Amino acid sequence: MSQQKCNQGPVLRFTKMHGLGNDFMVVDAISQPFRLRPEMIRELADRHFGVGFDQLLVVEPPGLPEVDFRYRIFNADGSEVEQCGNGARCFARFVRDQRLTNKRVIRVQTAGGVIELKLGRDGSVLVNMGVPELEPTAIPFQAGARQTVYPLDVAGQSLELSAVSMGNPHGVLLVENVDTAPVETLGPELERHPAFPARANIGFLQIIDEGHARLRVFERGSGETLACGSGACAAVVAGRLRGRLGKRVEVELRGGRLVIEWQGEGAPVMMEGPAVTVFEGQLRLPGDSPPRRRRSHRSTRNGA
Ligand SMILES: N[C@H](CCC[C@H](N)C(=O)O)C(=O)O
Repeated sequence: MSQQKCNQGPVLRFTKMHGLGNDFMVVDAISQPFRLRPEMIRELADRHFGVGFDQLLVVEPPGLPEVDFRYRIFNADGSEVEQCGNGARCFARFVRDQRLTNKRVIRVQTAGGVIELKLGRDGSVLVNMGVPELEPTAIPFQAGARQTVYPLDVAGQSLELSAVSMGNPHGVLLVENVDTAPVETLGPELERHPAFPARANIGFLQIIDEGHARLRVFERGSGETLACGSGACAAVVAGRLRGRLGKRVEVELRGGRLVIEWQGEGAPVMMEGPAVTVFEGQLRLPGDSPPRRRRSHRSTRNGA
């Protein structure tokens, strides 16, 4: 019988959380040394041999003035990415519950820009996800000029795709019924399509009426998840630009409902939804895990 690898490295404290079933391992890298290589993240993401998560969220001290924290996001495949909407809500709940801040309005620096998180008294979190980016070069998406809908040939099919960045790249397809949409086949094809040089999250959007939609998302680096916050924002932007959705949309995902509001071009996308703590845990990392020097930080200005 093979001897299980007994890790002799440092103990790592973490919290398991989810936003509508999109689940996260959350690590406070302020109060404890933390650095993981991509292969370690992949191991920890495994739902049989590791903790199991869609994304790893890391809390770090801010790197910018007027910002409370830095928020790093890693997909299950170990890739570091620019944005995670469901994760942002869990981030806000986490830093409050861990007493890393006593503020109710928190400004957070991500690789995709600065976002603002507002904790509601009912347990919901309101996130200003920033202004969507629609220029192909900034998404990035390979196209000669910006269009509301791009024709794309994939697997012998001619599709009409919207392309939006919420800090991270999204492709959005309209479908008749999300329950029968080809998420498992078309999702991976489009995630890695050459038109998306940085890969992309692929949303399958079923419009019910101008205030209601259903959505499934095949996420870059994690596969289909039960919910995707930035994907819901990108889908509402795409649907609104196509003249099919209004300013306020209730988006039903497999894991539950998000409320997305967008006033139109140049305006930020607002997302509101839940953030749930499942359990707190600790694990011992392999002995060769590189420790980092300890840092202390607490954002203490009283917020609104
Ligand atoms: N897979 C995404 C990151 C997580 C986004 C999602 N979990 C959300 O709630 O926005 C990407 O590679 O851009």
